[in-house]
Amino acid sequence: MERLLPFRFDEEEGVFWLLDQRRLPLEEVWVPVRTAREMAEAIRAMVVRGAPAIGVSAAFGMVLAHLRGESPKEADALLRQSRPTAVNLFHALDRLRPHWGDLEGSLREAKALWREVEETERAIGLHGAKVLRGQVLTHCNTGPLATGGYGTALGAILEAHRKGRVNHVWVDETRPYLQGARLTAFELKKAGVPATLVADNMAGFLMQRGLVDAVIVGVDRMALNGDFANKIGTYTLAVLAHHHGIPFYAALPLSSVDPRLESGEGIPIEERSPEEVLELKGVRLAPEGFPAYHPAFDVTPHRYLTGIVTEKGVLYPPFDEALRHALGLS
Ligand SMILES: CSC[C@@H](O)[C@@H](O)C(=O)COP(=O)(O)O
Repeated sequence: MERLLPFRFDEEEGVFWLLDQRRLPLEEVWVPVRTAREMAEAIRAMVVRGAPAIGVSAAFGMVLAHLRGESPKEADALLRQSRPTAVNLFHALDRLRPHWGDLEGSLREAKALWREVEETERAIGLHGAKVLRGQVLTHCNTGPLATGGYGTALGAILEAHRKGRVNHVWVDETRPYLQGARLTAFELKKAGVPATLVADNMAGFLMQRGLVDAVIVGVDRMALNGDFANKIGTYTLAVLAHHHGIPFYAALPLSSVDPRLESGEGIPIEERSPEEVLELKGVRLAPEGFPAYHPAFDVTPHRYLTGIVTEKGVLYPPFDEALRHALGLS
C-alpha cells in the first residue's frame, strides 16, 4: 500500500508540495509552496497541521527561503508567527538557524529532521502498542498526515492493531475543525482498521458502558512535569477517563517537550477565528452576529496521565523525573 504523506519535496524544481488537509477526505489536492512566506501562510491556514508535520514543513520553509533569496531572518520570523502552540515549529526553526545563508546546510538539516520524525515514530509505535488493548478512543489526528512519519498516538494504535491487540477504535470527530472525522477516519479506513466515528460529547457515554479500554492522544507541547497541550477537548477526555478508571496515554517524540517550561501554565494557547465554530464548511450554524470562542488547544494536568509514550519507551510517574532522565537533563 502506498504510504500516506502530508508533503513531498521536489528537489529539482525547489517546490514543497502539501496535501491540502482542509479538503480531505473528499478531495486529494496538492498545493505547491515556493517561498517561506507561502509556507507560513499554509501552516496558519492549516493546509498542513499536526505538531511534527508543522515542524518539518517549517524546516523546508527555510530551505525555500534560501532557494528564493528571501531573507532568512524574515523567513524565520514569519514562520515563528504562523502557529503558537506546537513546540516542534520552534525546535525546527532553532535547528535551521545555524544554517542561515547556507542552502546545502539547510537542506541537509531539514532532511535530517524529517528522517528523525520517521525514526522516532517507529519507536513510539512499537512502545505504544504494548500498552493498548481492546477498544481504544482517540482525539484529533495524530497519524502520518499529522507528522510526515508513521504517526504518534495513531501510529501506536495502528501498530497495536497489526499485532492483534486493538480490535476497534472510537474516533472523536474533534470539533470544530473535525480532524477526527475527516483525517483520522480517512487514515483508519485506508489502513483497514475497524473504527467508529463519534461526536466529542459521546465519550462519557461510551466509557460508562465499558466500551473504552484505553485512551491515547498526541501532544503539541509538553512541560517538564508532564502537563501537556493538545487539541481542545483532550482535557475533558482525561477527566472522564480518570473518573472511569480508564488508562489515559499521551504519545509524543521527546522533541515535543519544552524544557524551558516547568508546568503547563506557560504553554501559549492558540485562539483561532470564531468563524470556525460558527460555520461548518461555509454553512452558518448560529444566528448572525452571535459571538463564539475558539481556543484551539487545552492543557491536561499530568495527574490524569497513566503513561507517556516516547521513542525511548513508556514513562510512568513521577513524570518530572522520568522526563528529565529521558531528555538527559539529570
Ligand atoms: C502527532 S500530532 C499531535 C498534535 O499535533 C495533534 O494531536 C493536534 O492537536 C493537532 O492539532 P492541529 O490544530 O490539527 O494542528
